[in-house]
Amino acid sequence: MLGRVNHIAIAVPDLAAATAVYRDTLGAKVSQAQALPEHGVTVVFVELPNTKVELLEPLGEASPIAAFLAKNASGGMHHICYEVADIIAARDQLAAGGARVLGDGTPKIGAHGKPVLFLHPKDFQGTLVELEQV
Ligand SMILES: CC[C@H](C(=O)O)C(=O)SCCNC(=O)CCNC(=O)[C@H](O)C(C)(C)COP(=O)(O)OP(=O)(O)OC[C@H]1O[C@@H](n2cnc3c(N)ncnc32)[C@H](O)[C@@H]1OP(=O)(O)O
Ligand SMILES: [Co+2]
Repeated sequence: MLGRVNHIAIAVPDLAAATAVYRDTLGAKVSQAQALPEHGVTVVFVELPNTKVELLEPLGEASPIAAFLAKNASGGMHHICYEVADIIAARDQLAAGGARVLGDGTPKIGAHGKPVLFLHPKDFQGTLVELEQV
């Protein structure tokens, strides 16, 4: 089912500060900030040779990462995104096996313009899993 790791996401309280650390302290190539109001976040991608880091800042009152940052004021590892060839087949297989697919199970379009779904962290070793169809 799983392909490459598409990105590893870090939730941050201050996206500009986090971007500066990756760009200036770590010398990494960073993208422009991308507001994703439908996802309640603003993101910056850190481009790496073998994957990406997605820096996430809450956007709007109902951001799904607000509670996470309330518990982790400095920020922290938020989710890992795996690539899949067929997100509907993956969803149906996982749901049939008892895994909780978040939301109503309908894939949304993510930051890369591809369909994404999220799986409940409690079903995957305390780790929020995102699937992205590539
Ligand atoms: C798609 C655009 C972009 C992209 O890559 O293209 C993105 O990745 S956007 C990323 C932001 N969007 C999401 O994260 C959507 C999916 N997330 C959710 O629906 C929520 O964050 C959810 C349900 C995972 C957690 O929501 P919330 O924190 O409000 O609920 P609880 O406090 O009840 O948490 C339940 C339970 O899970 C633990 N938890 C929460 N978040 C995480 C996490 N990121 N990693 C691990 N565990 C997490 C939380 O501590 C609670 O555990 P408990 O032991 O019961 O306290
Ligand atoms: Co993501």
